[in-house]
Amino acid sequence: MSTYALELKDLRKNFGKTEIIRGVNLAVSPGERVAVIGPNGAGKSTLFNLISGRFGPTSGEILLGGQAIQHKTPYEINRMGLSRSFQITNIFPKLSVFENLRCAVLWSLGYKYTFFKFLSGLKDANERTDQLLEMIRLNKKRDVLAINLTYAEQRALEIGVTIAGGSDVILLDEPTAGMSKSETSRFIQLIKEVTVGKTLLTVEHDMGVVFGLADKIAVVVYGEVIAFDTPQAVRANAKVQEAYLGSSVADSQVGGH
Ligand SMILES: Nc1ncnc2c1ncn2[C@@H]1O[C@H](COP(=O)(O)OP(=O)(O)OP(=O)(O)O)[C@@H](O)[C@H]1O
Repeated sequence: MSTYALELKDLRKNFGKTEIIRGVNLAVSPGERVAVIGPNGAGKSTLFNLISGRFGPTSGEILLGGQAIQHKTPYEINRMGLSRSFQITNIFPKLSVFENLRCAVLWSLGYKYTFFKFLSGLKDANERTDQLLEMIRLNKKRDVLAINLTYAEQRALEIGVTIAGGSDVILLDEPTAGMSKSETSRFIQLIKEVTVGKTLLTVEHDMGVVFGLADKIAVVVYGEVIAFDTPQAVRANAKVQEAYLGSSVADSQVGGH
């Protein structure tokens, strides 16, 4: 049994004749928060699409808690304990905050198909939904339609929907994109709180978020992970400086949030 929450072994992905992911190896321990960074077009989203099962790899292995998932569907991978949120908000605009979360809870509890099971499980689901509302600090917006939330609140709801199923491994795609500076620092705190004990991977461009959130940084350049280390070590890594970070990291604050 692997000790890693998520492991990528010589992972490769071609689109046509072009190799986009070129032999990625990565081993993420349970409870680690990892920021995946790199220049535009480096392959970060493709990596997320491979891990979450949206694309199948050309070759290589992806292990979730030691189990191979590289040939599984996104649904199966989700059921095995990996949940992903997207850059594009995936909430139901015409449902209330509570209803959005409860849908996600019911789905995760498997009440999708049996009406009677559904009824008996509703009390549990309501309680779990109320806990989630508190966690994402939207309890005062319980009955507000999702469409009427602020942008930052919608992103918080999206995180709530992503963690509702109790997955151990959470993938977030640019969770603070489009937020103001103050919203961003509040949001980093929220992400930290709701992912305690979970393994988190996030694709991120904002270096403030990276250094505020990550235990480790994976630097992807041209389809390869050229460094996987603590923020301090990555910051000091000459290869990373040369290939990508340059002054953007020198200017950013370590643990600045
Ligand atoms: N479905 C696809 N078909 C063909 N090429 C693709 C596909 N998806 C991504 N690519 C190509 O793969 C490369 C990596 O793209 P990807 O979106 O993974 O990069 P990224 O690091 O996430 O970039 P960004 O930071 O700009 O979001 C790009 O050259 C892109 O054009």
